[in-house]
Amino acid sequence: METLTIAQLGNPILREHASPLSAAQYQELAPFFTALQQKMLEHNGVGIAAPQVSESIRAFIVASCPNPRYPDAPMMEPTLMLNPEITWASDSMEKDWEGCLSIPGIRALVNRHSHIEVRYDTLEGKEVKTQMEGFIARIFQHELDHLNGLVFLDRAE
Ligand SMILES: O=C(CSC(=O)[C@H](Cc1ccccc1)CC(F)(F)F)c1ccccc1
Ligand SMILES: [Zn+2]
Repeated sequence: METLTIAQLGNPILREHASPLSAAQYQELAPFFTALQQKMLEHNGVGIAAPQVSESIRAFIVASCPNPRYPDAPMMEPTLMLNPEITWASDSMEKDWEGCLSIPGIRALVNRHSHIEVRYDTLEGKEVKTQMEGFIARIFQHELDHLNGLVFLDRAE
């Protein structure tokens, strides 16, 4: 596996609708997902989506952690989410600052649903259904946009 590079805004791969994964692919992609998480940690990201390293598949990692920009962000284990979906979203929205590893040096205020219910598969093929709110919900929505060819600037207020 050659080292992954992060696609920058302007790269057409960031504008593609990523393809769903078959459960048969989950285990064989394990080495790629390890490299994806490593790349995110290298760049101090709180999330990363496969299309950002030019793999147009429906997978991302959410890894909220307290950081200088979000000191009160919840601490969570980096979580790989396969074929993720939002199954319910609150009418209430919240605005907050976002950044993106594919758009370095730019921050923008983005409106996101305050609460969401989501489903995704784990690497072992187990389906997870859970609720998210606040910063974690924000990261999930930011990463899901990447799977649908959107970037946070498309939603900047
Ligand atoms: O600028 C960064 C890194 S950008 C980042 O982590 C993106 C995730 C993200 C940051 C802030 C809000 C929502 C999502 C990762 C991306 F681009 F791959 F999706 C940042 C880190 C912590 C909090 C806020 C910003
Ligand atoms: Zn991003």
